[in-house]
Amino acid sequence: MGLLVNGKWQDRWYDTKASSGRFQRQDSSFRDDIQAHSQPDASRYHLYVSLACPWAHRTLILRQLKSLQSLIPVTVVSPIMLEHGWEFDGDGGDREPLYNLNYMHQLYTKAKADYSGRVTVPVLWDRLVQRLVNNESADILRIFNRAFNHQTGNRLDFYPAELRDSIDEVNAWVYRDINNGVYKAGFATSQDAYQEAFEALFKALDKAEQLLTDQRFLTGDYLTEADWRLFTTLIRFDAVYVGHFKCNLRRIADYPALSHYLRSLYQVPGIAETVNMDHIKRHYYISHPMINPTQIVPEGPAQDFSAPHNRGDWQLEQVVLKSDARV
Ligand SMILES: N[C@@H](CCC(=O)N[C@@H](CS)C(=O)NCC(=O)O)C(=O)O
Repeated sequence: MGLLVNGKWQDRWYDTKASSGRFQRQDSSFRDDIQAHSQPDASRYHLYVSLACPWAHRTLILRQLKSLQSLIPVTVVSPIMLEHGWEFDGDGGDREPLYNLNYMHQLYTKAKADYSGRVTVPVLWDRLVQRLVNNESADILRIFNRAFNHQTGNRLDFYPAELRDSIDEVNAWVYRDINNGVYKAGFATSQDAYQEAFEALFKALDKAEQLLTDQRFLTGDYLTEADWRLFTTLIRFDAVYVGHFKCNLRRIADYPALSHYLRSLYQVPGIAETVNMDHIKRHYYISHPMINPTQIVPEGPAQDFSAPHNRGDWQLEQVVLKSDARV
């Protein structure tokens, strides 16, 4: 684990000294947009992900649900991230196909030779002009949701205008207390910081449980990006966050609504292929020797996300709003 300083790689763990043991996530640095394209431009854009990473996972899900598989090729980094940061080719990761790179930090310095900051996934890359378009998953979701509709004909809208206020409202607390909350608990280096994150996390999970007891999706009757953003944390929770990040008040399996909801989303066609428990478990348990010095990967828990759920028998097209013809 490390970062780039003026374009030079340095192997360094997160510094929590200045924040009383609290993990503080850095803002993403590349935040460009892609304008709606009317001309087919197959494989101009390339997506780099880790199958272990919940933020990258969101973008893979939207790529799948927005029919972008052939338009936007994907490269998977190796699950194990140690002194060189994210690497290609090895331990189940792909070879880097565009420039034959060994490490993800080389792609960042290709984009900006004197880049300083963390080297994170996901990355959306423009191979035509060799530009790092965006490395913020929340933005990439919105780009995928909209920018290629003309080419794919897929008008499913996961951020529909009429639900934006409630999606934004849900995203704010789900991000703060759940998606990032598990990291704040897991990377805390003081008891107070851990406890603060732990309490907020389970309060937010209780809130999600209550909402999903009363309604099918987080914002009501329609499935939106808010649900997929929660999904990627829920699917990792019992296998990784309960043990490795000490988020152990309850498991998702102990929450009736959340666990059935999780299975209902997992069973949407195309989603199970985006979930790779082997990469997920090996990444967390091996890549953070400061938390798990033996790097032993636990065998359990036994989980079956394909088991029946009680959330109704719906098809994706029935529960996702469509954008209008103008895109
Ligand atoms: N805000 C970013 C966060 C991405 C992120 O932190 N990814 C993690 C993997 S789960 C990473 O690459 N970490 C490497 C590091 O922090 O050095 C997003 O949502 O895209």
